[in-house]
Amino acid sequence: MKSKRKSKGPVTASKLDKNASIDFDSPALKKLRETGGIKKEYSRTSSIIQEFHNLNKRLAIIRKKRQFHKSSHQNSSKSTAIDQSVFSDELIEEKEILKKLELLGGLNEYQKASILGQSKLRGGDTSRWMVKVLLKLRNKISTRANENPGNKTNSAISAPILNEKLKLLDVGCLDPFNYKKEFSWIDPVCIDLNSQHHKIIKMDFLSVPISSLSPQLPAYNADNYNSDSETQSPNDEESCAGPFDIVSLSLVVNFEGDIIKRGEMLRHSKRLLNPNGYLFLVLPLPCINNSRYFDHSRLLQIASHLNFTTVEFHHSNKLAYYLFQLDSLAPDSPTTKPSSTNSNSNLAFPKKQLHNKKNMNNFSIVI
Ligand SMILES: C[S@@+](CC[C@H](N)C(=O)[O-])C[C@H]1O[C@@H](n2cnc3c(N)ncnc32)[C@H](O)[C@@H]1O
Repeated sequence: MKSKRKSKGPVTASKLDKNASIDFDSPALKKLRETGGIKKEYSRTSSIIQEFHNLNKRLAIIRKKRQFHKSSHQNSSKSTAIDQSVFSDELIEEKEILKKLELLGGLNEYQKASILGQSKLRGGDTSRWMVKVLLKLRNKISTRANENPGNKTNSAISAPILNEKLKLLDVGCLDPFNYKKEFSWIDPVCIDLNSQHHKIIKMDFLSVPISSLSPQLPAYNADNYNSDSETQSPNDEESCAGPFDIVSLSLVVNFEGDIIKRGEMLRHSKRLLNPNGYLFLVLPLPCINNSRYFDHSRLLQIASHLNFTTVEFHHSNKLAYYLFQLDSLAPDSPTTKPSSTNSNSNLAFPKKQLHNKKNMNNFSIVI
């Protein structure tokens, strides 16, 4: 008689323990990443991600409003009953959003959904596109350098790409082995607000110092609901300091709900890069092709304002990939200060309506 084996069922994100950190070597996760889970889980993971982004965005807006009201209240001598009720409404809304985020499983559950999103069936990990472009670039530049050995302009522009090892800052890293196949020529430093592996440093990108000698920089400190700087050791900070040859912001800028901080992320990438270094930026495609306030040319204008030129871009069905190179010889554009208020007036690229079609989203980056 045949023994009946109990089916273990498909491996899905819901079977992963909500609070446990991820074991990257586990057969379950391996299978999950190779197969992409089962179809019905697709809609579940994308709705977790979508809901998480919406709540995060709302949280950033409400916190900004509270900060604004707090500072204008401090500057005025009187506080009216209306002020008080606005304060308490905003406080209640902030608490409600935090509760909803908690019910959703917090950043941990979001990250697990994102790991599913990296699976091969769903287009794979975005680093593959960048590696392909870098290899192409390396070949092209080394051929050019061999043909014109005395050309100084060529060698200045190509400097980082011909380095034996490229130091890469992988921001929002969910898997420290993304570049495993390239470890001989890419040396990744991995960070995330919520580390899922001991090789990923728990750190806010905006706090990454320009060099190990620079004082703790940040123009902004993340006040994201789950940031917890107590678990960070000084060694972590030292190993995570600029300059870098590449900064990777793959699906990280859209995670940030505050449009000014999004711009600050691009500006901070520039500060952290070696001369002629690279910025790898990935955004969900709807940020580029379905937003009232943002599009491909706006992104290129912002990049150019920061002295980035476009090496290559690619729009897949779901994602928009960009590899920018810092033009270290270009004169700096007039700087604009990041504003802590909602004011658009001191920005070079403020929030401005560019398109107006039904069902568009409101994604934007301001600088
Ligand atoms: C959608 S996941 C992106 C994962 C991966 N980079 C990819 O391309 O699939 C976004 C990640 O960015 C992280 N993140 C967002 N803002 C960050 C910041 N300021 N500093 C460090 N990590 C950040 C989040 O914690 C989250 O794990």
